[in-house]
Amino acid sequence: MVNNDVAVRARGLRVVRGGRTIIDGLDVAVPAGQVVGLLGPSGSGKTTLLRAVVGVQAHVTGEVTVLGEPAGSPGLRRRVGYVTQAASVYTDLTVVQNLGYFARLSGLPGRGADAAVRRAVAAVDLGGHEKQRVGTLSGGERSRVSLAAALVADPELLVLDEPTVGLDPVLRRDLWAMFRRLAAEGRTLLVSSHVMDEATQCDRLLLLRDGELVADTTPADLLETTGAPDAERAFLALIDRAEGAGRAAQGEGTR
Ligand SMILES: Nc1ncnc2c1ncn2[C@@H]1O[C@H](COP(=O)(O)OP(=O)(O)OP(=O)(O)O)[C@@H](O)[C@H]1O
Repeated sequence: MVNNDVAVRARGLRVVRGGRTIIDGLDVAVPAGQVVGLLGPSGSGKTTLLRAVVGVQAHVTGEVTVLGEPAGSPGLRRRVGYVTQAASVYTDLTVVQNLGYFARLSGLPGRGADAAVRRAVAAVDLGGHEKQRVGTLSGGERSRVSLAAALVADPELLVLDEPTVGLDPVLRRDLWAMFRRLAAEGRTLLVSSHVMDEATQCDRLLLLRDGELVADTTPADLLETTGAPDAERAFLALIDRAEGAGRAAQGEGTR
């Protein structure tokens, strides 16, 4: 049965990369129509989890259901947009050439593609740069072209891997405002970040550490349960707790 309230559900997810188990038996649900932050230190498995959700990760076992279908199903191609950490657009093409290419790749016909490109350009606020070659854009503008490329097919789920890295505070604020707008229109956004102050912009937070879910919470509950003054210190408090619990369990095991 499809649960319309859940955009992504993983059960018993296990991922092995380069012979190492990166995620070992993860259970998690991403509610639909919300901005869900996937937070965690570098190397905690955020990209690996996002890749499993999008269906591009090898050596995945367990169950990952996306919009009611198994992750990576051909039927999800247009319904899921994915923006990787590295800008994945063609530097020798202009903004509209790039977006037109991605629109047609997603199966949109000529006129529909043109309208989709115009909408995507407006959504990321790149009006005036339509005919500029992507190689000549600033870093922030280039990442917005990547985001627009994921938006042209008007996906229901957007999976964004650290979209604000390297952006100045004004651009970061504008991007988060855009994420909120996209969610208000009914889309689900799963956004990874290791900038903890961005946690406050999310409806829900998934905190990952060493491939394990340390917390599945809201920004308000995170602060309340930890008593910390901000998201960064709350996250550190949770990590300390998890490590303390891990050590206690190890101690019991060796006794
Ligand atoms: N091909 C691989 N072979 C071995 N280990 C890998 C491979 N790819 C990733 N890893 C390891 O998997 C772990 C999780 O990596 P992942 O990229 O998912 O983390 P992340 O939380 O997204 O990190 P960051 O915030 O730095 O991007 C890391 O320890 C990484 O070294």
